Amino acid sequence: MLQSIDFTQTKAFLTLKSHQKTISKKTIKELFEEDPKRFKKFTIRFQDILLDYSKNRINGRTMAYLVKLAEECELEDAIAKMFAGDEINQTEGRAVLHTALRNRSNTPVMVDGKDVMPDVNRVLAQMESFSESVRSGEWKGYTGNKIKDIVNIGIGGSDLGPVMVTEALKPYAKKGLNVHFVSNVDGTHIAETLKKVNPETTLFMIASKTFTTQETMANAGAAKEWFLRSGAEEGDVKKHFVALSTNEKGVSAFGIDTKNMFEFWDWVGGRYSLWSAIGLSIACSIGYKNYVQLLEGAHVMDIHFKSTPLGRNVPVVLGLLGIWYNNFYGAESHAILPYDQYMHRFAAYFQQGDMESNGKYVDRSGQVVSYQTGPIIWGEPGTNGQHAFYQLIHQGTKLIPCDFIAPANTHNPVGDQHRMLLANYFAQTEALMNGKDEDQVEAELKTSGLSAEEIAFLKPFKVFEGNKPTNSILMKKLTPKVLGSLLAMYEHKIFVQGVIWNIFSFDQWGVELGKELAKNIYPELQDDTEVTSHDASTNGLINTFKKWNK
Ligand SMILES: O=P(O)(O)OC[C@H]1O[C@](O)(CO)[C@@H](O)[C@@H]1O
Repeated sequence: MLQSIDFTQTKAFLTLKSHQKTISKKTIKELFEEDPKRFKKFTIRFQDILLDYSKNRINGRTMAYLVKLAEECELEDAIAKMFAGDEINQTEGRAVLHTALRNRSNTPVMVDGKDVMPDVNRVLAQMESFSESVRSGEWKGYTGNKIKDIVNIGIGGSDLGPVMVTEALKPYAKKGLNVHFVSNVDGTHIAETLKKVNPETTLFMIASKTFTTQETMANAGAAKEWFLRSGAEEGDVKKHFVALSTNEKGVSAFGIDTKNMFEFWDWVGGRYSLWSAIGLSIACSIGYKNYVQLLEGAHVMDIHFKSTPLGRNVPVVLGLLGIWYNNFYGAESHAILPYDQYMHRFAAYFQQGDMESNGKYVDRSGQVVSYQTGPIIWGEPGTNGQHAFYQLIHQGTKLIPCDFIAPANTHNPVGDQHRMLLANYFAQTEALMNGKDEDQVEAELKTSGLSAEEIAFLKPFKVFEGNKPTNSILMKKLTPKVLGSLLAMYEHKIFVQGVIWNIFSFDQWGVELGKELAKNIYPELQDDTEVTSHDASTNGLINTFKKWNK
C-alpha cells in the first residue's frame, strides 16, 4: 500500500511556491548567462542516452526543493514497493510488475508468496520458439505455406505498444514478414487489412488481456469468419490463430487451441504490456534476440530508477520537471517530439501510457483533488510538427513544455538529410529558449528596405518571447536496447508523477462508463423502434441514425 500524502500540504510545496515567484523573474537565457556550468549541472548521461534538462526554468535550488518534495511524498518507498510486488494498484487489488517481465537478472519477484520469474521465463521461451518457427518458415499454414503476414488484433495497450515498437524498430524487421495491426471496431479497419493478406499465409494474433474487449472480439470474429470462408476448416484455425491473453477460458471458447495461447498475468497493466506475451508480434518481426535487447534496455533503466539518488535519477528528474510546470506554472499539456520518423507512433503510445494512468481526479484516500493531475500528452515527429503546430508553441498563449528526442545516427543516411534534421532539432530548443526581442527584430527589419511605418507595424508579430522550457533527449542510435530504456524511462516518469499527485496510476475506471452505455445502446440499434429512454440529444441522434441507416 502507498501512503496517502497531499503534496500541496508538504513543506517543500510551500517552499517551491515562493521559490517560483523568485525564479520566474529570470528567463532561462539569463540563467544560462549567470552560470557557465549549467549544461554540465543539468545533464545526465545514461548509457547511450543523454538527457539535457538545462533549458528549463530551474536552478540548483529548484531541483533541490523538487527532490525534497519527492522525499516528503515518500517516493523512494513507493518505488521499492512497486518493484517488490506490493499491491500498489489498490482499487483493483493487484501488484504492478511489468518490471518483472524484463527482469533479466532473474532474481525472484514474489507475488502472494510465489516467485513469478519461472512463469515469466516459461512464456519467454514459448515466444522464442514460436517466433523462430514463424520467421524460419517452419510454422506452416493449412496449405503447407509459410507465414508471410501477421495481423495483430487488439486495442489500447494490446495494440499501441506493438504498433509503436514494430514501427520504431523497422530497420530490424524480417523482410517478407509483414506485420499489420487492427484495433478499431469500425469494420473498415479489418476489411482494409484483409484485402492485403492471403488466408493461407496469414497468422492472426488475438491480443487481449481480458479477452472480452468488444472491439477485439468483433474483429477477431470477423477474421475467423473470413478465414473459414476461404475454404479452411475449423481444424485449421490452430495453424492461423494464436491468443495473447490472461483469460484461458475465453480463449478456448473462441476456438483457439490453448496450446497456442501465450499467457500473461493480472499484475501486468494493459498499457504496460508490450513486455509480456503482447509483444509476440514484435518478437516475430524483429526476432527474439532483438526483443530481448528491448527488455534488456528497459531492465537497465529499471535498475537505474530503483538505485540512483533522486536528484540524478532520469525518470525522477523528468517527473519532477513535469510537476514543476503542471502545478506551479499551470501548464496543461506536454509535447513529445521525436526527430525520428521511425518513432512516429511514440507520442500516441504515451498518450495512453500517461493519460490513462494519471488522468484521475480522486486521490488515494478517495478525496477529490484540489490541484491539477496528468497533463494532455501529444506530439508528432519533427520536422512535420514544425510545419503544423510549432507556431502555437513559439508564439501562442499557452505554456507547453516539450521533450525533443533525436538519434545521433540514422538508419537511413540519405544525402545530408540527417544533419538537416538534427540542425532543426537543435535550432528549435534554442529558438524556444532565446526567442527574439524587439531590438533584434527592428535591426533585421531595417536591413529589408521597409519604411519606418511598415517596420513599426510588423515588429510585434515578429517578436518571440522565448523562455519556453524543453528537455533534449539525445541517443546514439535508435536500437532495440536504447528504445527499451527510453520506454522504461517514460513509464517510470508517469509513476513518479502519480505518486506525487497521490493518485492510483494503474487502474482506468474512466474508460468503463462509455463502454457500459455503448453496450446498452447497441441492442436499441437493432430495429426501427423510436427510442425515448435517453436525454433529448441522445434520443434525437439515435432516431436520426435509425432513419438514415437503411
Ligand atoms: O487487452 P484488453 O483486455 O482487450 O484491453 C484493451 C485496453 O482496454 C483498456 O482496458 C481500456 O481502454 C486498456 O487499459 C487496455 O489496454
